[in-house]
Amino acid sequence: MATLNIIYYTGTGNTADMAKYIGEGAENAGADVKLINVEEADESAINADFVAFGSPAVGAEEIAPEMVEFFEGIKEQIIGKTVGLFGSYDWGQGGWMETWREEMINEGFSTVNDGLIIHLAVDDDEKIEKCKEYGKAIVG
Ligand SMILES: Cc1cc2nc3c(=O)[nH]c(=O)nc-3n(C[C@H](O)[C@H](O)[C@H](O)COP(=O)(O)O)c2cc1C
Repeated sequence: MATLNIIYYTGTGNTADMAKYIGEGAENAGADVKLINVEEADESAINADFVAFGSPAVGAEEIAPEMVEFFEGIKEQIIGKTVGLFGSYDWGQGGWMETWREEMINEGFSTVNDGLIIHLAVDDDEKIEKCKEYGKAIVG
């Protein structure tokens, strides 16, 4: 069975909810999924067939520093992998995700589609479905 580890940072729970539904979508597609809060993650968090990283927009269109720090510690071990990227935002237009994706590509990674961004909470069926579809795409 394919394995997917979803490593995320969340301040108020929105990106954590995205992780949960992305995980459900991947599970429905047959994968074995682990959800890992980056604040509790160690290097073993990347030991899976597929890896996805989640961070909300923070600062001024930035990735959470907790995620940046974790990623710096493990990136050499997964270089070249295709990874999922996702996160929640509020008043911006997704600039942090564009920057994140570009940085990942410059580092030698590919991303699943363009990453997935959701405005604030995952609070309707359309947003839930987008997350599930993204989970399926990550392990597809
Ligand atoms: C300190 C801080 C900085 C933020 N900066 C941005 C930003 O630059 N652009 C944006 O669209 N939203 C920004 N937001 C809004 C969050 O991205 C949004 O509330 C998101 O849903 C939080 O996700 P979480 O519940 O996973 O922490 C910011 C929120 C906080 C608390």
